[in-house]
Amino acid sequence: MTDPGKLIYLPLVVAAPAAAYFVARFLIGLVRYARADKAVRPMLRKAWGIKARWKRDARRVGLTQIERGRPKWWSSTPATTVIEREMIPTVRVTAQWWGVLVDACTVGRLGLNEFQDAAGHLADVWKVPQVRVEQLRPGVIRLRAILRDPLTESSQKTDAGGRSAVPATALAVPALKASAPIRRQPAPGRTPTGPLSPWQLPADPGVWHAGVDADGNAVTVRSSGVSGAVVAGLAGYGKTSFLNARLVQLAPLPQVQWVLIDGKGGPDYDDLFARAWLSAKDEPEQVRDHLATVHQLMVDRQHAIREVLGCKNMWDVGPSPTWPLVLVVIDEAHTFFNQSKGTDGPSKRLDALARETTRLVEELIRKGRNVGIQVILATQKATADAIPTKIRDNCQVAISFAQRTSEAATAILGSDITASPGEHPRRLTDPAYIGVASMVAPHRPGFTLVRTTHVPDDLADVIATRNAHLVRDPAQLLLGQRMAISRSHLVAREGGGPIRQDHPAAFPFVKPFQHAEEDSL
Ligand SMILES: Nc1ncnc2c1ncn2[C@@H]1O[C@H](COP(=O)(O)OP(=O)(O)OP(=O)(O)O)[C@@H](O)[C@H]1O
Repeated sequence: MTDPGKLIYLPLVVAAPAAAYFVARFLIGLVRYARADKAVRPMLRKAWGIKARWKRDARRVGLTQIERGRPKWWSSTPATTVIEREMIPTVRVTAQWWGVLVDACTVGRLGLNEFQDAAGHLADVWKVPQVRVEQLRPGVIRLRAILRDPLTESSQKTDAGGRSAVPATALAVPALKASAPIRRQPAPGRTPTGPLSPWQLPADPGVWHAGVDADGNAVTVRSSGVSGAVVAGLAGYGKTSFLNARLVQLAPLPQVQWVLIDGKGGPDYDDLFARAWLSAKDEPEQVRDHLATVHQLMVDRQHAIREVLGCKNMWDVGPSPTWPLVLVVIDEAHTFFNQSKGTDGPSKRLDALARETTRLVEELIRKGRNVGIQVILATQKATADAIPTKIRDNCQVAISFAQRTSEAATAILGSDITASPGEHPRRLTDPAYIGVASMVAPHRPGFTLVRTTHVPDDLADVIATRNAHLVRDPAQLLLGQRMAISRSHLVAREGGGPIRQDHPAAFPFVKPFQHAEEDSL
């Protein structure tokens, strides 16, 4: 028989492990706090406060749901009684160097929209400047109580003296793994120096390294199978730097050729032109001529693709030095689509050029995808008066830096952006957000804010100039390939090669180019 006197110790035996657990947690917390940097301690205190008061706060901002049901089978309440149960999303709270991360499980009808509606109230309750909400994955909503926005930390690559650092490896394609972590959270108290720069990432024409998100994770934009991209944003918010980052990454690749058109007409692109197959400033006639050349290349490639690549889509095999991706970048693109509708001679001539340019760009975007032609349009405003909708709406990729109006943001990102106030480009007008863009990124729900990498002009210029020897004329490359194929067919026929049938249908049909005919004469 158990000694009844010992039973009084039973609650103690049960409670002791629980008490030990809580004491251990408390002590671990204290040690963490003591060891944390001064700048991180307020975040830890804030995180503890949010965790401790979550249930009360959730009720106050309306993040609860009442469920009606029957009592549990062990309850003494009559089974016929309808009882109400309050459901509150469970949360996981962690302190970050920039604020507090709260991952909340969705409950019933409490999902992304309800958390977004409550974001302003939560910011007031938690006494933080901003609460950003996003859907992390189905069933989990991520809230960021931001005290110091990581997206406002500039990513400019500078040396200790503040000058832009051009590493010796700038011209090499480094052997970093695609999965290499980009910028993780910096050591507490240290200023983040930004993500890995474009020249430090594995270069791949099919992937566009855009920058890093608020957590420091790399964000990419689809480039494979894309024929059109629009980059819009107010003047001075980072469009050109963003394009520089892309060009810098592609410059050392012989499987990419550039066509650079600078509608600004200034010196911005002067040195980049060295690496370009075709280049032009704000001269409408020259721009039209270059686009006509690219258009002709597109038509020729359409005719030749099966014969040369053995497939209907270049992206199935990827770009190569002999069939390079032709990247057409048109900065300040609206310059070339604008029609004055004047009645005098010069205005009519310019309007005719604008119509022709519009038609060529529209066709390149609509038909250039499978033959490896990609057009990137940069513009301050992507509304229909600046970029014709038949061009803009056919672009598969849209990226927006700061915008002053909702109309401009909707024009570039579509009406869905109104449902994402946290990622709305109108929020990015603060100068701290220069270089931050809103975009739809692959495998991420909704819109993502990305701090793009700042590539100073001088760095882009150096890399472009040093890779100038890689410039080739894709039309000539195509011609060479077709002639080589024609020759091999001829040899096979005459020399009794693999094609030895008398019926003409047995020989593959090769439509000679104009130049090929001239050559053989
Ligand atoms: N990612 C970035 N991080 C920090 N600063 C940046 C970033 N991108 C650009 N900047 C700063 O913003 C300035 C303007 O950038 P940029 O010339 O790319 O703007 P833009 O949008 O192309 O302007 P415009 O339409 O007038 O050509 C740069 O000189 C640079 O100082």
